[in-house]
Amino acid sequence: MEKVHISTPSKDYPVFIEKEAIGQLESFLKDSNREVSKILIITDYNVGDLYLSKLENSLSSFDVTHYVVPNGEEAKTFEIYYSCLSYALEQKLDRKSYILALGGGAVGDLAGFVAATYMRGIPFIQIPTTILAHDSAVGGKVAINHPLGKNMIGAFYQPEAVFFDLNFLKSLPLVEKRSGFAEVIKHGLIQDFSFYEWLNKNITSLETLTDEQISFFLKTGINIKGAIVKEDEKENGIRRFLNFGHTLGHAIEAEAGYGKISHGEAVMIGMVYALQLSKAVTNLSFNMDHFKGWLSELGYQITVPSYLDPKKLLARMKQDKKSIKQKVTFVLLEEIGQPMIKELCDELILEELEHLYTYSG
Ligand SMILES: O=C(O)C(=O)C[C@@H](O)[C@H](O)[C@H](O)COP(=O)(O)O
Repeated sequence: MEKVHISTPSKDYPVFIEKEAIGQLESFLKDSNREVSKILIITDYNVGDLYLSKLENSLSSFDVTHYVVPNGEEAKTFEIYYSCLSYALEQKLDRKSYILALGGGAVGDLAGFVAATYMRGIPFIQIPTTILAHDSAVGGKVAINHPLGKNMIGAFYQPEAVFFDLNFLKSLPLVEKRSGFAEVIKHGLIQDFSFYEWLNKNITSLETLTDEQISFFLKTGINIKGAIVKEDEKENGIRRFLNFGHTLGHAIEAEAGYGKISHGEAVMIGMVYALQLSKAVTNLSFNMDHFKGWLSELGYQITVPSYLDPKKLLARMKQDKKSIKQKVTFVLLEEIGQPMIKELCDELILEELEHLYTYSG
């Protein structure tokens, strides 16, 4: 059983990464140090149809119930969050109950926030089913969306464990692979040039990923993220580096309408933009044409959709959680693997944004 140990100031926990990882869940919950009164599985329609009965059958010795929410970002609304809380109360979950988040990043964010706020916090376990969730399931960021911004209502709340069953990835549609792989590339760009070079050299299609490639880049990405979260759990410093590409990425998601453009594909556009800004501001030496050619080969859109107004995107970026007093702050790169934080003026932001609406590749 492959295991990554996550250590944070508020909690240490294991990340199990293996085929059939959920087969270990029952013994984990039966651990003598744990008392589990009831289990609530929160999942979405797509994942629930595929895996809910398998998970419930593996937990037959426990008192288990489930609650199914809409797919993707549609689940991250206050109404759905509140309905989860109401269901938990109706099912009489107590402080020894566990919430299991079975799904992608959106389910993990929602279920984690329900766990963080139900009775001021009950234990929860992440059971990610997407490549994207290798990032969102680790580190304790849980949240729901607000019409004025992504993840604007949330908490830092660490899980008891993460069970990443690689078999769940077999049913992953290409758009989800593309969304999740953007965060893998991010981990390489901000922290590990040799990892980025390995990705660039070995991953030329997201439709022919091998189990070995997936296992390697998930573990590497989780280790990169784990090292940052260990040092800066509440994002007072270096954890902001994990937001590379998200300043514009979240603005695109919110302005287009949550779920219209996948999180990872929006972040990928945001990373191209942040690399462009880095070359303008820090003299980053990086072959953008080669990078854009690789992204196009992988099927990424690398321009801002023409129907999105740059001034409205700027207004959204001013709302970003890293922005203070409406001044937009970006994660830029001085070199690949050497991130920095910089506040930029509106004029430069808009000037560089204009270049991102067309690509003559
Ligand atoms: O864990 C972090 O810190 C990150 O920034 C990881 C991001 O990839 C992730 O999408 C996160 O949910 C975005 O963070 P937010 O604080 O901008 O909501």
